[in-house]
Amino acid sequence: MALVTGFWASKTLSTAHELQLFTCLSGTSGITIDECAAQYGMALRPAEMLLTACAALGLLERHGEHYANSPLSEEYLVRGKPLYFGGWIEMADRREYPAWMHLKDALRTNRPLTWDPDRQTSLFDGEDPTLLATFWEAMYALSITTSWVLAEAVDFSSIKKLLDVGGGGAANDITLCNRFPQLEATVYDLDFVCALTKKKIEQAGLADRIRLAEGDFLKDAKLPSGHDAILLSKILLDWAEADCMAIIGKCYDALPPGGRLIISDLLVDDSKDGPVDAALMSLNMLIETWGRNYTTAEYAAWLTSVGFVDIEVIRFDAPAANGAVIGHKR
Ligand SMILES: C[S@@+](CC[C@H](N)C(=O)[O-])C[C@H]1O[C@@H](n2cnc3c(N)ncnc32)[C@H](O)[C@@H]1O
Repeated sequence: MALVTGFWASKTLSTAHELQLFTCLSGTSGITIDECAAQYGMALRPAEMLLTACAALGLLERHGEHYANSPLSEEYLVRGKPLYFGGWIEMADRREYPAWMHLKDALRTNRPLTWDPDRQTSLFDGEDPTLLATFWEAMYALSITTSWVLAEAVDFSSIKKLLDVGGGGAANDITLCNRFPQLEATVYDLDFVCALTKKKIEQAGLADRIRLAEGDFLKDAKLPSGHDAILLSKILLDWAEADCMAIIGKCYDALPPGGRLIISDLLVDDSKDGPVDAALMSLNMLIETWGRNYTTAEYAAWLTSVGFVDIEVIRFDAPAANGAVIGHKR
């Protein structure tokens, strides 16, 4: 039943989020069914059903006649809070959900559904600005929680200069620089992404330690040099194998001897029968990209083929990554 009707829960969450229910309830003692109906212009029947469903899902808690935010909602679903997850909820609901209605087409055509490969070079090419902002917010939301886990699991204490290739909203860099005082980072991303990210870095008060480098890792012959480690967080799943190999090769060339490449992603098991989050993200990559979620064995083979040695695999558990594959340059 949960497999068949999973969308009931996800649509309840995304609709309550779209109504800004959790942001409105933040810091209050809650809302009654009558107040909810009045606030959103609903009849009492749907107001009661919505609040009941949110409470059943652990998104609200009932205290007497009032429904208040649960600790989960208060932490992740209130706009403006540090771990706000709403960007990903919006993207999953507005962009992924409609496309998944046509999953069968993607399976048959082996082509992305959310953009037009005949007109665009990738999902990052020529998107409308609203969708781009949604995508960027979604990546930040997914990565800010994941970055805390990454910072615990992987030892960044000896790294002085990190190049974050496709660094997006700089979520990883903000967390890592806050955690490791010796660290400076460069976010390398497309020009219009860097423009959005500049504000995030300034808001975090880290403009003196996180710089931006505009570039295109497919078109640029070289990546910026002068860094002792490179991070590829949620990057390679977007690309087909030949592009992944080219990106990994450019990372190798940009690193000095002793440098490290850290690939952080939702890794598929080498046995290719799980885990569920990586396997389903991989299908999401079918509708969004030419990529897929790769296995540790695939990454290890690609890293070795360009010259990396002493390949390490570190496992962890986070929304956007379940492990890191690390290669060392001799
Ligand atoms: C899935 S997001 C991951 C963002 C970030 N690394 C993180 O973990 O949150 C992929 C990122 O790759 C960037 N990107 C896509 N194509 C690129 C290209 N050709 N050159 C540089 N960056 C690119 C996107 O703009 C986006 O920020």
